[in-house]
Amino acid sequence: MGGIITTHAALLPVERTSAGTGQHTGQRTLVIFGASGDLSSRLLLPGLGSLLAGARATSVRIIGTGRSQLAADEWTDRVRSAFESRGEISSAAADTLATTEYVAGDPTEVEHLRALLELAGPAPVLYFSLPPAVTTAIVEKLRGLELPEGTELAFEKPFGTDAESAAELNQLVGSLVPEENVHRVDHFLGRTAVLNLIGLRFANRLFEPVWNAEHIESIEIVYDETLGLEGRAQYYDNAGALVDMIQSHLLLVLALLAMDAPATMDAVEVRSEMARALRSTHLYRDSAIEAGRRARYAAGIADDRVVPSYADESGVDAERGTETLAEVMVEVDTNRWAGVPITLRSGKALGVARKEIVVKFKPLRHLPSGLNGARDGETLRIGLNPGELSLSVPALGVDGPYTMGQVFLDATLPSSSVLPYGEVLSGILRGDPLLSVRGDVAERCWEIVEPVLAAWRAGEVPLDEYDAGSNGPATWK
Ligand SMILES: O=C1O[C@H](COP(=O)(O)O)[C@@H](O)[C@H](O)[C@H]1O
Repeated sequence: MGGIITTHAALLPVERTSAGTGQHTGQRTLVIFGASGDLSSRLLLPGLGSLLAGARATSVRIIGTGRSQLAADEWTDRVRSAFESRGEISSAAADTLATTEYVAGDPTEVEHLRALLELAGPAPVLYFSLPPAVTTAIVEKLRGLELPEGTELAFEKPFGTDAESAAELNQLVGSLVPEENVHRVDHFLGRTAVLNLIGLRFANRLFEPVWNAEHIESIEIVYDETLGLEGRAQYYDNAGALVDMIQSHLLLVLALLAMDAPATMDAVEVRSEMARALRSTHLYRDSAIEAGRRARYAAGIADDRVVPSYADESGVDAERGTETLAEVMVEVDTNRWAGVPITLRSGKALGVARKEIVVKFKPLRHLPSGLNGARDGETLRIGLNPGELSLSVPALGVDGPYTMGQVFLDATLPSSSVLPYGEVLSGILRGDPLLSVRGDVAERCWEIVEPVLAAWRAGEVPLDEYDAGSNGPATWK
């Protein structure tokens, strides 16, 4: 039954024809702060490599900067191997490699920043691949300098460490460049499956009319990983699953799922609708204690790997009580959604990599009597990675001519050779903020989860335990 639900790649922002599809077409200089860090080599540079390898390649010059002393060829080798992880080096990638340079220095020193800006030339993109405190310190220093016209600022998550610090950083950043030149990066917005929510919902006769509380019983947005800590204790032990995944990525997925139709695909319109949906989002029954639960993995085997208990992972402060699995239930208090429980869940070292949105439709009010068998109702599963759709619908004849059962209508979403980071970078380099998180949204995402964080920090919700490789605590249903 594959192919019954048709989706198409024309939703990717580059295909948009409306206003706002990017002002910059010439070469751009990307200055990466924190260039020698793990994030840059693991995600940012491979993402850029995937962009440069494809039909939408643009001309990019990269200047890496950081405190580490890297020799020029050491840096170029790093960039090359990140690009090579995407296959052969394309001619656009080769051009980038030929011009890339690395400038070691203290990014909080004004003189270093001045030299970088001079080297970068007109309309640079300054990309902060650094923890929030260092980013803030650099941005403060940038205030003392004149930024070239058209400077774009890009920030890795987390943007701030709570709503207050995010608001302060927003103010600071707003004193440097206009909001449309600010890119708060969230690579989930660059996922084909996430972008395609717009197509699935608003360009689809089957789903558009039923996408509301009248027809939908519940929604789950799940991103369960089999991966454990992966040596990221320094960051993760401070963040935990709630901040790492729900506060940022999953709330943005929710925004696209719950928003009303934007008038156009212009960044202003799409981001306003996302913001409106999140402004109406709050914890289910407004109870921080009831709306969330948390757990931490104990030793086990996940994905055929022996995983030590989280508390024993190197770099972890066991006393801190960081959760590695978080679940939060919210409600979007609008005419469209009021009363529908929406569960956001993500965790590490789980038995199954379950990465999907599950939309459960309400049963019909009436069925002809005489129809036998189980009737589970319709459930739509939207895979986030890989992008697969499955609609389970009741059908007759499963166990006899008048007996009901479930059949599945399956489809595979188009996939893009451009990695999610590459997709987001593509927008940043073009100067299109469509896939960037707007300032008020970054603050709002913190506001939504903060009561839960506070309740957890105060020990008002138990920290449950699950074996690595299981599907979560045995007591969780
Ligand atoms: O930002 C993050 O995302 C990844 C999950 O995204 P993926 O694209 O790598 O699957 C998550 O593992 C990581 O902890 C988080 O910081």
